Amino acid sequence: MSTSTVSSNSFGSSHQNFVAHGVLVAGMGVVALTALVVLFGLYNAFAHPLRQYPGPLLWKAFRFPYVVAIHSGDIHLRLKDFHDKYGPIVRIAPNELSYADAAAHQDIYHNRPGHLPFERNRTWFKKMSPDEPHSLMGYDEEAHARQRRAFANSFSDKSLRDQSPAIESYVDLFINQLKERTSGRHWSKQPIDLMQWFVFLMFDISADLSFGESFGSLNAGKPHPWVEIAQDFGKGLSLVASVNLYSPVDKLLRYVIPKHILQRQLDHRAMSAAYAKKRLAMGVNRPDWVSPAKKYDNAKDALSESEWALNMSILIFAGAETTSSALTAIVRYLAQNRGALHRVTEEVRSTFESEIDIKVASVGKLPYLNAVINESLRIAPPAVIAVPRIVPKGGATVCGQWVPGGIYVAYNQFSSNRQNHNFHLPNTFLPERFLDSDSTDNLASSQPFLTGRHTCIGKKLAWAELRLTLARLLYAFDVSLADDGDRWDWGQQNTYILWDKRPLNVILRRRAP
Ligand code: HEM
Repeated sequence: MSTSTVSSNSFGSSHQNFVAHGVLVAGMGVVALTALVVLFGLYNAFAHPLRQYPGPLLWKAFRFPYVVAIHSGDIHLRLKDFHDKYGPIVRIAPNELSYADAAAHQDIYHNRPGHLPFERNRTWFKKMSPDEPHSLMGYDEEAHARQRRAFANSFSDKSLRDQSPAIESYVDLFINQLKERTSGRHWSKQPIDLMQWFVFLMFDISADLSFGESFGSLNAGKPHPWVEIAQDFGKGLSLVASVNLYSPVDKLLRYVIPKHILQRQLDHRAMSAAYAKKRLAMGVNRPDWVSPAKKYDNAKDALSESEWALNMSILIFAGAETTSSALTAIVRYLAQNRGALHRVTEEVRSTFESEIDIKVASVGKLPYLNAVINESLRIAPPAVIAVPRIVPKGGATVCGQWVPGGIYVAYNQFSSNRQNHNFHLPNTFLPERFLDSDSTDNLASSQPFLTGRHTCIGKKLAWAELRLTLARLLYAFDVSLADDGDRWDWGQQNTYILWDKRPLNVILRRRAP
């Protein structure tokens, strides 16, 4: 045997030993890691301070089932099923509780004397970079209070009255565009996707009131690029939020987010900043969301330039996404419930002598229309998944039970509104429940705009927009589904923080003169 054969054999066997040793070490590593993960899960499920709260075992043990459901788009259905099974309080992650009990509103979202506030959880609206300012939607309570004081001026009763002519002119354009598509030689019973048209309308109004100019989607009959990108916001937010849930690994996981998605967000910010700069440079006084807040800002030096830019975009998105979602749900439920559609149409047509009489100021007191809107906001709340809050240091009681500090808590509207303990026939569209003074339903549990410190700043405006748009639409057109079989529960859609809205294809017939 030559020396070289001996040495190559001995090298071969020492190499094999080395590899075997490596495999053994790696194997032991995997076993140790698995044991750690199992122990972590067992601790979470059976020894954690939240162990007495009911919930599905895997969700109590680990965060990943929640993240998977967020990405699958069915988190709202999972939470609803859990509340059906476990009751009004469910543990949906090692450190998170979901509530379907109206008492949670007061405990979580309101200022309670002698209690620290429950701040917004930082995973949802975390800053993209350290120099990014806080916003109206952010978690910083001091910045929020300062900015809210400024913008409250833009959403007062007086401001709404001043803004009404602009809102009415956009609704006019919306109706005229629909009329053009349903009359004369164009009329061919072509279905119209009202979901898209509601998006055009609401984003055009919001852009005007924020950036000082319409996006022009109603005129063009297609979404402006700002709107197109914004329609993916929900998915982007879910992605970023679920990455942020794994702090401090989030810093690495961020690299997993596809570059083109991040780039689209950056492009969108740049586009918004340019619009905002242009609006502020106008220096005009116009009835919108900027001038009244600017007056306050000038007196108190309340907002920086970057806070302005961020908040303008937030207002557009928060105002347009939610209202277009609500309008789509309302018309879908009406089209699927001919009795309710007939009753509300009659109410509108018998109240107004002509279309031009339908104004923000005149459309407020139609009882059945109001009940229809309330019921749609209950069965299809635009803010389907709540932004969780953090229990302050030292802990607090929520719905009569102790919750340690640092735990995430949220009142999840979709789940709560679909519970038998809050509403009879919870999955049925019944506007009458909001008119029945003897109703046994817990009507106050439906709070689509939330309550407390962060209650929706645009609630009155939203109601005005919904009433006006619906009244104008129902006055002018007979509405029916393009395909009578296209009937389903709103909850069947995916949700990525917000609803991933499906088309609403309808046939619009000009009402008989
Ligand atoms: C049907 C329509 C709407 C619904 C259902 C709705 C719902 C909500 C909800 C649930 C919140 C609380 C979010 C949270 O703190 O977790 C909220 C906050 C907010 N909404 Fe709305 N909203 C609607 C329309 C509007 C409109 C028209 C605007 C303004 C243009 C607007 C602007 C805002 C802003 C700025 C906040 C943050 C308020 C704060 O934290 O102080 N929303 N909205």
